[in-house]
Amino acid sequence: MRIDVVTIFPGYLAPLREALLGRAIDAGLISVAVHDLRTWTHDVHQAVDDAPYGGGPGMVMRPQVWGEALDAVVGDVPSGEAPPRLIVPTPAGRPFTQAMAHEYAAESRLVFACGRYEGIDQRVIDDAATWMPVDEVSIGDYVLVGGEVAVLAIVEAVARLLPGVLGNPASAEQDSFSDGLLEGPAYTRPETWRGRAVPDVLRSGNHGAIARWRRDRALERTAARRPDLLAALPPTALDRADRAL
Ligand SMILES: COC(=O)c1ccnc(N)c1
Repeated sequence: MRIDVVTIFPGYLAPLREALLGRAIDAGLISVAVHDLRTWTHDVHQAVDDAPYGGGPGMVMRPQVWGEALDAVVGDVPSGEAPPRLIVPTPAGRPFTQAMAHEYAAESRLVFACGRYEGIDQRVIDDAATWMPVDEVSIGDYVLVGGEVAVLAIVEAVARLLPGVLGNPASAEQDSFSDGLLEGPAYTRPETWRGRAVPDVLRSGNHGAIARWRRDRALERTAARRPDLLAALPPTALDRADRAL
């Protein structure tokens, strides 16, 4: 997968080259190119924003600069080849979910536009949508200063799903949300720590009982913390034992 990120703070994306993602880049599983938006300014101040029409606080990112940047970064899409998906992180976006991470993991190319200030002139998104799929995506109900942190989160959630990136592919298959539920509690050695023992069932070797216990804890945690996820489960997702909980 090829990933391009356009930002006025390229240094913010440095963590993409660390640890697991860094190894995936070194292994050629993903390529990441970070582009400084100011490359496409033509004034001495390298201005990327201006006052909002209609007044109001803050500044809006200028369409000319973004238009030239996306034209250059996306480039000419060869005929017959699918254009990349443009992802614009914004608090006003569609909530990012594990299902979307799987969708994005199937793409061959993603381009991220990092907005700052009060956002990017809407015409940039409207223009881009005439020649590539554009998703405005939120990583939660809170406001950041820029889209860069959201790009780090989205890229990590997507890249870990790519074949070969995780050491053990089973990890991704047993993710929270993979079965519509939150993952339950996890334990490792020692058996007792500060007077707290690991649940006996996990040391029993009874794999059926262990699977049941884990499912029950996941259902309990989901009911307590995310009843919306439980309500969204298809009726067939809960078996008789689940309902008995
Ligand atoms: C500037 O971008 C944001 O503030 C942002 C982006 C994505 N998700 C959010 N919740 C906020």
